[in-house]
Amino acid sequence: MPPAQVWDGRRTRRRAAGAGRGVWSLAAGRRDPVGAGVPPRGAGGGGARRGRDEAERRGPGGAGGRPWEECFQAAVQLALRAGQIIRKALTEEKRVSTKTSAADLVTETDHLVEDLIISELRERFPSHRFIAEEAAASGAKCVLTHNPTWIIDPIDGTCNFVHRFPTVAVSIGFAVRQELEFGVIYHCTEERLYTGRRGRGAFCNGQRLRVSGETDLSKALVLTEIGPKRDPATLKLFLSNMERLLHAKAHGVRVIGSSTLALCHLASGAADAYYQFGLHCWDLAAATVIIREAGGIVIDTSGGPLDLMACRVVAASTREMAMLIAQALQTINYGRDDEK
Ligand SMILES: O=P([O-])([O-])O[C@@H]1[C@H](O)[C@H](O)[C@@H](O)[C@H](O)[C@H]1O
Ligand SMILES: [Mg+2]
Ligand SMILES: [Mg+2]
Repeated sequence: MPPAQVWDGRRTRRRAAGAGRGVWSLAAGRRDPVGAGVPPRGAGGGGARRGRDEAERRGPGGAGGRPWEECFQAAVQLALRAGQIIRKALTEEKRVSTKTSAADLVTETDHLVEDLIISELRERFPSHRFIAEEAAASGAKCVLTHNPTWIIDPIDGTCNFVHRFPTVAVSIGFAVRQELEFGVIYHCTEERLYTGRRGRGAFCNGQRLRVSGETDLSKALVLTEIGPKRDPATLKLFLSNMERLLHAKAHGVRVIGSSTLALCHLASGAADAYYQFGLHCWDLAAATVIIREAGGIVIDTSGGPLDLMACRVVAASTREMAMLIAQALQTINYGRDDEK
């Protein structure tokens, strides 16, 4: 890995980034954003900690017999708190460093938010494990065991965040016995909270999500992301994959700069498919539950079952669409998260 360079980007642009324009109010005392009895913002600090040992004792049965209820509520609270920090920081100056490539960026806010989420969760659920983007970048191993494991992307869309492009999210997934239980993704500037719980549906700000159901690639809007590698061979494959889908007469191929939010668009029926090489388990974990609970399919680019650690995915509104896309793609090798 090249040494991290520091770009003390003193940006002069002062363009408003859309913060605060969402229809969803986060002011104190507002309605429950997921229709799941979420306490008001501010209750997640000391108040959240009160239940920590109790939650451990309750185990998977959770409050009211809902599996992992305490964990889900904690994830929602933390995503909202993190989103508020990110929304404020979006228009401020940032210290930007690079990671695996010149296009793979990280800021002090990525670290701040990741540390906040992990420290709160660790205090509340001391036996749980964590896989998180910036910890992995510092050398922590990404191993998914049978233990309850949180899979965290503190800012998804860091490149957007650096440029004040207002498409950024917090993503928190949770797996037990290597099975994804729930996912929480918060679109920080539009204040949209996406949630999915295994067997309990997927929602955005309390509205049920459903995929489009489209099966025909020639009627599809397809989303993808570029991934961090920019060497000529990788770029050639990336562009050639896009070309293949356009030759197959897809209506369009879009890149929005946040894999988690692109996957949420698929879950909400605003797009019909998504594929990518080079995304990570923290980009995919929460979104996978949301898409599956919205009726969609998430598989490996080979057409086989999803491998969360394989850094590649095809997701679609139907299996037919997923297979058509998988068959069209050439593989770009990014290695595995659990082998780095
Ligand atoms: O680094 P990050 O902004 O959290 O996540 C990245 C973004 O989702 C980007 O759009 C995608 O191309 C990368 O593959 C992701 O890793
Ligand atoms: Mg990130
Ligand atoms: Mg990400």
